[in-house]
Amino acid sequence: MVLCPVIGKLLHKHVVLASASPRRQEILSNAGLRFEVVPSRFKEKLCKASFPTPSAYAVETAKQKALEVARRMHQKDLRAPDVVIGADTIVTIGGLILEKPVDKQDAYRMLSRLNGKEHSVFTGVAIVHCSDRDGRLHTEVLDFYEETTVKFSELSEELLREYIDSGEPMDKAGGYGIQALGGMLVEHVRGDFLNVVGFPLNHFCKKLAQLYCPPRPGDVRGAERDSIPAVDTFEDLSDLEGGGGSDPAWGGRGGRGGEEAGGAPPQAPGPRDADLNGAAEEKRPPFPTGLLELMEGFKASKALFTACKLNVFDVLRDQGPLKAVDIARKINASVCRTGRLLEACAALGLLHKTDAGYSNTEAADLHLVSDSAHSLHGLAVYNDSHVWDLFTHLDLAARDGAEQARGASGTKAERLFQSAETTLLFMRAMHGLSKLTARDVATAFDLSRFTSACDLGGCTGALAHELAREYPRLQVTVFDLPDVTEHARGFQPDGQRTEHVRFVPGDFFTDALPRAQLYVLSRVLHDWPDDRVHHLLSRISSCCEPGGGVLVAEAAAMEEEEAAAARRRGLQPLGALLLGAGRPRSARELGQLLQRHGFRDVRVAPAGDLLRVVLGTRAAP
Ligand SMILES: Cc1cn([C@H]2C[C@H](O)[C@@H](COP(=O)(O)OP(=O)(O)OP(=O)(O)O)O2)c(=O)[nH]c1=O
Repeated sequence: MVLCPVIGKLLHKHVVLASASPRRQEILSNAGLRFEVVPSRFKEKLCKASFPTPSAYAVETAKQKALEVARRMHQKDLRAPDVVIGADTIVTIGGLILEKPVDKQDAYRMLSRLNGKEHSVFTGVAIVHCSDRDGRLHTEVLDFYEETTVKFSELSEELLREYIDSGEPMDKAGGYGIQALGGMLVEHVRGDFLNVVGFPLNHFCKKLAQLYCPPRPGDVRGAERDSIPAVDTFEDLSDLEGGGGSDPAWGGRGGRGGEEAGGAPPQAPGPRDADLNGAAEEKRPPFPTGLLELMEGFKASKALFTACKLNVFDVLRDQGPLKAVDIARKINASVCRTGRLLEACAALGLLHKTDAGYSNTEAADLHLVSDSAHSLHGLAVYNDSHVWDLFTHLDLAARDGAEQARGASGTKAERLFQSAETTLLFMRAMHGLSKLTARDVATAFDLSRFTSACDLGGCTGALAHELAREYPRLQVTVFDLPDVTEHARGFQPDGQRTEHVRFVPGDFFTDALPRAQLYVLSRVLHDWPDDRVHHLLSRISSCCEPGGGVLVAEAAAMEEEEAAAARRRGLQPLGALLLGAGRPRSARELGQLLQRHGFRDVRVAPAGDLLRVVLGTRAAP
């Protein structure tokens, strides 16, 4: 097939497209590629905030989609395909990532945001080469992304509503399809049109050319790494394994898009790039959107914290929608400043703004009001009043150590327990976080064989109550400092099973530990250095009867951790740097610690997005 020499290199391989998108299937089959379609089951729910750029998010999602299919196919038939292609398309505007709308209202919100403005469409692509090595799947990933800029006209509300009623937006990123009715919304496009539709064919072909047709030594075209080779570059188009090169040439830098971290190091760009027609154009570095977002990120956090502190979300939950002037009156603040804060919250996706005024988004109703079941309001207020202040001394901590950085404010315990008010602030923050993760921790393993448990450092008892709810035979003791247990009463849920949870004051480093079959350490160990952790585990080990257990929950990385989670956990050492004490540990390291202290049959399980749980059983001494 002369028209698609590069695509031809894949003709004799078993290629799988890990996508249900009819657009991607059409683009690739129109280009002459033969492939099997196996839609990925990877849930597109990576934490967006943990990526430095929107493109990094799209690339990681594409990679995870492809790897999920490769693993599933290998597991099923013990034979993976030769190549799996994954892709993910997102729309970004003002730092927000828009994916497929969940309902008509969501589509309306997205399209209103895009109305009259320019936005970017990123498609991340992963080309995964698979091979079988002694029954184990081996993968090599090449990934890249492409960015296209799209400008919407000024559109009337009526038109947007009519467009949404057509049903077209629902399965498309950003809520529109440029290739169909949505084309009428678009004033202009800069970049690859097919990239918007879901697959950057041109960039893909360039990557294939790098992989399968590396330039021969002395080839003058060698410098033109980014161009698709002209048809006559290939003498033998039926060459199955790639024109003369044995190994695929991983790496290389894309045109408007680029490589993501995790690929091979980029090759040094030539002084000029050549476009497909051979005309030279000035190479401009990609716009550093992600970096700029990081530079400004602290303002976004502060806006969220401040709105929480001023109870904006509480007021709007109870009385919204409200105009800025009314909100200002209710929170006792200046109208002009409140207006700006509300604008910022709307831009961050925390509030909706309509003609009727501001109202909470679903996430704000769920997590940012102060008294909801899943409230993180306490965490926001604690971060604002304690953690924010601590992080302003990060430079001092890096240079002179944690002591200097903490200065007069004292150790963590001294600061947290200096007054009932600060203790409660801390407890509210921990309560919100624990409630968010308690169910996942309680159910990561079947703990029904235990009838007594002791949650060491169990704070408000959020996890203890979840354990008692999940395992009706279980009696749970929460063991925490007297400053904490004294205030725990105010956090107890109404109703059932509270009689199965009791609070005992004490210090787990010095006081006798309550007897229990199962000891729980949830988000405790990362606060302590190795010597303290050993001391604590040896105390637990000597109290624990053979057959008893220890359950450790931490934001610990797994071995083959997806990059997103690894990045998210990558910020933890900063906290340790400032507090000068603990450190994050991997799941494997936690398992080894338990083994060292006499626990066997150590197993690890994920607990939701954030935590890993490690369970060990006390062996007979
Ligand atoms: C912006 C835009 C997106 N889209 C589509 C491309 C993608 O199919 C979709 C974005 O969602 P994706 O999550 O990238 O893909 P998908 O869910 O359709 O398929 P899969 O996850 O199985 O790979 O939006 C258009 O068709 N036209 C457009 O103008």
